[in-house]
Amino acid sequence: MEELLVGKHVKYIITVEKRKDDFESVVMEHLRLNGAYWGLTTLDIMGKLAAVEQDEVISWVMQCQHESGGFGGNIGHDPHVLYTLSAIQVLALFDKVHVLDIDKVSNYIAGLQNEDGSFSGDIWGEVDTRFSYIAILSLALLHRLDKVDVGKAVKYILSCKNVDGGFGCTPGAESHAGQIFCCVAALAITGSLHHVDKDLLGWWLCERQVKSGGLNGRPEKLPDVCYSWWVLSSLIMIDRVHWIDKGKLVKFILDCQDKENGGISDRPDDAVDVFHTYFGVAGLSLLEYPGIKPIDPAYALPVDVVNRVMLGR
Ligand SMILES: COc1ccc(S(=O)(=O)N2Cc3cc(C#N)ccc3N(Cc3cncn3C)C[C@H]2Cc2ccccc2)cc1
Ligand SMILES: [Zn+2]
Repeated sequence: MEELLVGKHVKYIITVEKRKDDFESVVMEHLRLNGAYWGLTTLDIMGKLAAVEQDEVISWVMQCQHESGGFGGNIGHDPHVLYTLSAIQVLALFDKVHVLDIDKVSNYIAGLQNEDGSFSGDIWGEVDTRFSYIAILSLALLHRLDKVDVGKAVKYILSCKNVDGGFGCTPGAESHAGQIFCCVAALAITGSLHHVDKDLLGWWLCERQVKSGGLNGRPEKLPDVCYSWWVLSSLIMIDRVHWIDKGKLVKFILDCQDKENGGISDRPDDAVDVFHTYFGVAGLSLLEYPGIKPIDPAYALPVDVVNRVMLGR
């Protein structure tokens, strides 16, 4: 039986963080703050967050803040909710959310809500249910949900529900596992899951499991480790996770490890990256893999971090 090569993945993540000029680092340049969240959360649920110099990370994160209050993907980059959430999540991991000017950041995010309750990702106005989730999660972590119209935000998300029980990026758009996760998690955080048809959606989600045990994002697509998060966390939030074969999914994720250099790829024998390493280990956490700390399916942060930030424990 395969096992999770924790030591190899720690080394892989630390080297990715340090590397600057190779292909992956260049591709990742514009989303380095996302990469920090993916890498550091993976280390934390493997119990290895102490492996990084926290003050170095925090000062770099704060340098990514734009004068608008939002965060860019790297120093000097334009702000976007995608990176603003990652900044809040990284600070939460180190229990340093208080270094933020909470009202400045939350005003930036609240300013992106549109008349119809939807959210834009940045000042250029692109609307996507991903941004609804990111805005709601960010404001929940900052205890500033009162700065937006949650009722209208929920109403907009429900306007994106399809007849198959799934959700798309805008009203009428096709159901896709990534969007389903964002909508279900946003509804979970706002206590609105009663609007979801759990059997109909649960059926669409459990149909994502292919014979190799992996999960895909849409019918007829290839399985991909990152769907181990999008589909699995959605199934958990709607209490239908018993509708898939958890053992076969664990095996699929473990088969995607690079046993030599560490890291996890989207499917067996592909190139690894920090994105799929995070979603693979986070998926194993949702599958209660031994020795991995539990992660919250909606907040996408370790449960102990969510308890500390949300309940002040
Ligand atoms: C290597 O080519 C790419 C392609 C796209 C992107 S991206 O647009 O910035 N992005 C983040 C991402 C990061 C990495 C890593 N390291 C790798 C892939 C990947 N994808 C692409 C992907 C993953 N599974 C299948 N596909 C096709 C998702 C995408 C969208 C996304 C952004 C933030 C949060 C969730 C999802 C980056 C690299
Ligand atoms: Zn993927």
